[in-house]
Amino acid sequence: MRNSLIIALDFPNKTEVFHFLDRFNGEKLFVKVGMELFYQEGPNIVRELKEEGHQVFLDLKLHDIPNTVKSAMRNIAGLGADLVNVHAAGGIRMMESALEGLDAGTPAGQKRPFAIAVTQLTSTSQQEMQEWQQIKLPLLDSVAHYAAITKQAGMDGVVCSPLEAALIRDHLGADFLTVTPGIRLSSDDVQDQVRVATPGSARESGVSAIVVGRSITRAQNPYESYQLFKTEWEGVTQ
Ligand SMILES: O=c1ccn([C@@H]2O[C@H](COP(=O)(O)O)[C@@H](O)[C@H]2O)c(=O)[nH]1
Repeated sequence: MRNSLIIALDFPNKTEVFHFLDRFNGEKLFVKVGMELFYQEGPNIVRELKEEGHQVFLDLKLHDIPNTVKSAMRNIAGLGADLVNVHAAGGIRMMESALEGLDAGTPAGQKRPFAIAVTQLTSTSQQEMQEWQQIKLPLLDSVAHYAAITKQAGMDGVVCSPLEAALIRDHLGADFLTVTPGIRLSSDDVQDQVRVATPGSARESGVSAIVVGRSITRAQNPYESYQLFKTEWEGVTQ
């Protein structure tokens, strides 16, 4: 889990996913299944990726009443994902229920997936957060608040931007996971992301794992792009 580079498989269907993965010469990866792929292919896509030997982050960002999230997590736990998530904005009771569902649904002898919570989406700016969510705090304080309640609920860590990871580590400890999307090489287009950083800067901030999507999946040569990200993330000097 730690020091992982997670590739976001934001593709419309599994045909495109497996065509993409064919370029990786059989390398076992850490991949992310998000809403686009999951809503097309259903739970079997997680099982298939696991059967191929990949680690899977199932990024469904659950946010509902505690009982519904608990029941959903009970079902999710059986899929074999390594990492799952909810929105911290659902609150402490919802996150505690998510963990209860995961514990109840994890098959005997298996380890329950790591469970993390989204603080503020990396596509959100401070101005948008203040206007649209009516949160009058600085964005950093809002992220710190959501991270604190996530830890209080007993979860394993958060999704945040790399810009907030050092603060969270300082306040909540190095064992608390910081999984960070919003990762771009300095030459990349940021697209709809707002709070971004390079893989090297994420590493220096002590991030636990980075998530990279379009910069790899939409690259002319995805494997080459993956290697570029990996080299910078791992701090390998040429
Ligand atoms: O705050 C968040 C939470 C999740 N994501 C997801 O990560 C990837 C990022 O993809 P890029 O193409 O590298 O921007 C994507 O699947 C998002 O759904 C996020 O970006 N920010």
